[in-house]
Amino acid sequence: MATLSITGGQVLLPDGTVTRADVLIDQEGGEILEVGPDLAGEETLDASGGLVTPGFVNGHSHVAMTLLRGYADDKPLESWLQEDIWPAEGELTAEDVRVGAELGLLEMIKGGTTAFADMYFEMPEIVDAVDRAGLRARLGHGVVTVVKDDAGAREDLETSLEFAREYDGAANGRISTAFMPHSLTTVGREYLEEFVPKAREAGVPIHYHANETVDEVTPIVEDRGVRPLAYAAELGMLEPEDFVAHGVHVDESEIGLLAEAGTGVVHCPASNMKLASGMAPVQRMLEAGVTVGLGTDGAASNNDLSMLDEARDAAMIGKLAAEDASAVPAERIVEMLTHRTADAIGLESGRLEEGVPADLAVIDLEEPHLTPAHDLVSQLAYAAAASDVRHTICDGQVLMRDREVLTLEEDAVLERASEAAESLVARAEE
Ligand SMILES: CSC[C@H]1O[C@@H](n2cnc3c(O)ncnc32)[C@H](O)[C@@H]1O
Ligand SMILES: [Zn+2]
Repeated sequence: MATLSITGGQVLLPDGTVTRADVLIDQEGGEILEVGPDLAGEETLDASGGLVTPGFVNGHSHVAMTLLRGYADDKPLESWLQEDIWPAEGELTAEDVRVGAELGLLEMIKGGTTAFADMYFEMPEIVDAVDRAGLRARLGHGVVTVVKDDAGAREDLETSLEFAREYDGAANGRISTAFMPHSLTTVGREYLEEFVPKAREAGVPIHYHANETVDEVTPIVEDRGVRPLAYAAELGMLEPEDFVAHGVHVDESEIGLLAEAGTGVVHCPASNMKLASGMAPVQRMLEAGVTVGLGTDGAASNNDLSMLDEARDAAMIGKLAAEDASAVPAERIVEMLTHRTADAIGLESGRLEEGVPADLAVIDLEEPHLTPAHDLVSQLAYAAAASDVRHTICDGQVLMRDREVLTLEEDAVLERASEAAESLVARAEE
């Protein structure tokens, strides 16, 4: 058995306490063997002066949208999508998606993210990139039917279902899948009625954008006579394995539905602020027992994929939304950064204990902005940055050692992405 020990650091345990310990990993099995004092593996990673945390989990992204980072800023969701993003995405090639995904994966690894959920197009390219980069992911092909004729809509839906069936368990089990209708307004009711049962038969979860803006909620209430998540429940899209992105404009009845169903909500504070979509009632959802995770959304509405930025944003806006400085405290944020999001998206990750997948990050603490070390949970929630990550490990494999990413060639990824982005934007603006 090949073993790896992470030594000399402080370790963040699942109950939120921090203790001085080493971590021993079975690299072939990809599991944590032990957390305790004086553990020696065949290979060693130095964590002295650092905090060993579970790898961060990004519960909602469109990883290849890195190519559109900074392309269309300062607009609200509807006009951003309709006037800029969808026309540009109409020009995307499979190669663009691969190159954009590689850039996003590189950024995630550098920021300590080891698992994520992603909805996009050309998903086999993303499978391949994830396989080689070494992360864990739940992936799905995003379906939009509103702009298509019946044949085009069905093809899109079949693609999503077929992708979910074919790739579940890929990359040695690191890839799971989901059926991913884009939202409750961009996929027609007749299609959801037909395909949701098919997703259930295939045994895959369902992931979609929900209650992101007022403009998305109003037509559902007007056309269907119920709130969006009641509509989702009618369609059978609110099951314990399902998860929705955003959940900004949810009322008390919908919070109750989410809590009762056990459906996860992935909160995307940076995207919600940038597009001025609104403030999600995170504290209310937590109090009601909803599984709330965290996600970046795509780099075109964020504009980065740093989960540590997301954590700080979630804490700040969570307090503002609740008008209560004690709301969404650091301990809850750190849970959301790690195992709560893993639970929301149905991946086994985000905990640092014996017998679980070895998905970890080591954060350098000896930095001015992380000194003094009164409370390391507070440092993680409010003060740490992606650039403080020293090592990243997923499934027992070292993806980044001493800030050098081992599974992707950083210079080449940056060069290919810059070229692809320039060409994409030129085509989109032709
Ligand atoms: C059909 S693949 C996914 C689709 O979603 C678009 N997208 C990116 N960010 C958001 C957001 O915040 N709300 C709704 N849709 C979003 C992305 O550009 C793709 O077209
Ligand atoms: Zn999204």
